[in-house]
Parts: sequence; structure tokens; C-alpha cells
Amino acid sequence: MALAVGMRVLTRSLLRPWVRGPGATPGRTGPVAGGGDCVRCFGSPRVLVEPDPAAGFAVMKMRNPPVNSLSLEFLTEMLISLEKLESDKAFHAIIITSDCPGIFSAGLDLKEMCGRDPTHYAEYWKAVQELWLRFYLSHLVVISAINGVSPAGGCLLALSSDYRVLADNPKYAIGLNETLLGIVAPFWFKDTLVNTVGHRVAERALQLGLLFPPAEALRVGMVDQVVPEDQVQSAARSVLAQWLAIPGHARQLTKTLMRKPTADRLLKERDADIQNFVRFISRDAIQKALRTYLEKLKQKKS
Ligand SMILES: CCCCC/C=C\CCC/C=C/CC(=O)SCCNC(=O)CCNC(=O)[C@H](O)C(C)(C)COP(=O)(O)OP(=O)(O)OC[C@H]1O[C@@H](n2cnc3c(N)ncnc32)[C@H](O)[C@@H]1OP(=O)(O)O
Repeated sequence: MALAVGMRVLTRSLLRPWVRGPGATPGRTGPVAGGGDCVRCFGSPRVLVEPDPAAGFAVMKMRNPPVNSLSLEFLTEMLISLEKLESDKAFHAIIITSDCPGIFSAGLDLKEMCGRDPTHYAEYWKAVQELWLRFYLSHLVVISAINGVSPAGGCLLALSSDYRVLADNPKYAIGLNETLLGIVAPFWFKDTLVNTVGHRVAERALQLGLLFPPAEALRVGMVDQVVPEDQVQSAARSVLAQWLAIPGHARQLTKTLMRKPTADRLLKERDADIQNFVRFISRDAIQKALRTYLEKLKQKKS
């Protein structure tokens, strides 16, 4: 409920053309991060959408610096952008990528899960569930152009796409590393990983909290393609052509056939999953582990 209200408010206030000016009028020209002009860009403070309706797709750029951590506001903005693209018949696909150099996404925002009250934890978790459900089941083709490190929730986001292209940089590790933080990946994170890499690889990766560098990620099937860093976006665009050449209804029904049983499990147990998360994250020992982890991240700098 709170999420729905939050989304309505954000829809009105945030979804606007990238350039100044009222309303979400398409067809304007404005500056793109990194220079140049972007015709018809729209988005919100943390999500830049570069649509190419003639080609049938849009690039969704995450820009929640410094590390694209998935805060409640950021999740909400991503959902709104996705919804907008899904409801426009001109779009059949999106490429999701990052605008933060070297980081695809640092995963869930630890500050949303630390030192807050149970109502906040419940609202946050509902938004996390929603993002996964919407991306995992989207009728659009979703390609991840992974141009940075992507632990935990960042990896989940990538795993929710239909195809993953990873930049070949040894720093760009990807995986569900929750156990390293002293927390546990929920069953739907686990199911998404199992569906991608199989039971044995997932079992080992989850227990050890493995973060796979590109060559390893490709070997175990965590990503579909590894390309030189400067070719990630072009490789994602190339592969998109193959996906868009398939009759849309057949591809969409097949995607649903493959993914619905996994999503249904969460849909059936959604409230229980929220309660479970709130109980788990509120434990003193878990709060302590998260604080220590955040502290370690800070100390790393000094
Ligand atoms: C039995 C049933 C159980 C049911 C349980 C249910 C649920 C529990 C499970 C919940 C699932 C959680 C999944 C997650 O996604 S948890 C998040 C995991 N993420 C990480 O481990 C990544 C942490 N970050 C890093 O490793 C690095 O920051 C980096 C991404 C590699 C980037 O490194 P670098 O470029 O050197 O940047 P800094 O480390 O200096 O970070 C800059 C700045 O950002 C803050 N930060 C980093 N990550 C996060 C984050 N995930 N959330 C919030 N903030 C983050 C970092 O603290 C720095 O802040 P300051 O500038 O203020 O110091």
C-alpha cells in the first residue's frame, strides 16, 4: 500500500523528460551524462532512459552514485521507468546498464536494512520483491549490459534479465555474496540463481558467497557473454537483434512458461516472506553484522 502511494507520488513528481520543462513530453533534446545530446530521453533523478522507439528498445541507465545501491527511492524510480516502457507498444526490449563507472550495482542498500523500524523494513522488502517480480516477468526482452561489479542484489537484478553481457575486467565480479555479510539470500534469490546456473553451482556459490570474476562467471553460466569493456553496450545491442527477430507472442509465452512457477512461489508467500525478512533483519545479531560490514566498507578507504 505504502509502495503504491509512494509510486503514485513519485510518478507525478519524478518521471519527466531529461531536459528541463514540465510533463513527460517526449521528443525533447537534452544533455546526456557524459556529454552529447539525447533526443526523447526521460527518467528521474536516479534513472535515465534513452529510448530508441524506431529500433523498439530503450537503454535504462542506473545512476544512483556512488555505487547504485538499491535504495527505496531508487527501486521505485526503476519500477516507474520500467512500467512506462512496458505500457508503450513502441518498446519490445530494454538494455539495463550503469552510469556509475566501475559499478553495475552494489545491491540492496544496506542503510535501508540497518537501524530502521519494522514498518520501514516491510516497505523496503515489498519494493525489493516488486522490482524482482517486474523485471523477472517483464514481457519486454531485458538485456543486462554489466559494466561494473554486481554483488548480491546487483547480481539478482542481472539474473532477472533474459541475457547478460559482462565487461571483461577482473574487478567486475558478480555473485550472491550474502553469506559473507552474515545474511541469507532468500529463497527467490536462490531460485533465480538455480534457474540460471543449476543446483550444484548455486549451492556452492551461495554457501561460500562467491563473487565470480568474468571468465569464471562465463564458465558457470552466470553470464552469457564476456566482451572487452568498451564493447559492452554494442554487444548488448547486437544480441538484442536476435531476440527481437523472434515472434514476440511466442517468445513472451515461452518466457512466462519458464519463469512463472518461480515467481508464483513468491507471489503465494509474499506476505510471509515480508514477515520473515522483517523478523530476520531486526535480530540484534543481524543488525550487528550489517553495522560491522558497513564499518568495514568505510575503513577500507582510510
Ligand atoms: C532464513 C531466512 C532468511 C530470510 C532473510 C531475508 C533477507 C535477508 C537478505 C537480504 C539480502 C540482501 C542482498 C544485498 O544486496 S545486501 C548488499 C550486498 N552488497 C555488497 O556486499 C556490496 C558492498 N559494497 C562493496 O563491496 C563496495 O562498495 C563496491 C560495490 C565493490 C564498490 O567499492 P568502492 O568503489 O571502493 O566504493 P566504497 O566501498 O568506498 O563505497 C562507496 C560508498 O558506498 C557505500 N556502499 C557501498 N555498498 C553499499 C550498499 N550495498 N548499501 C549502502 N551503501 C553502500 C559505502 O559504505 C561508501 O559509503 P561512504 O562513502 O559513506 O563511506
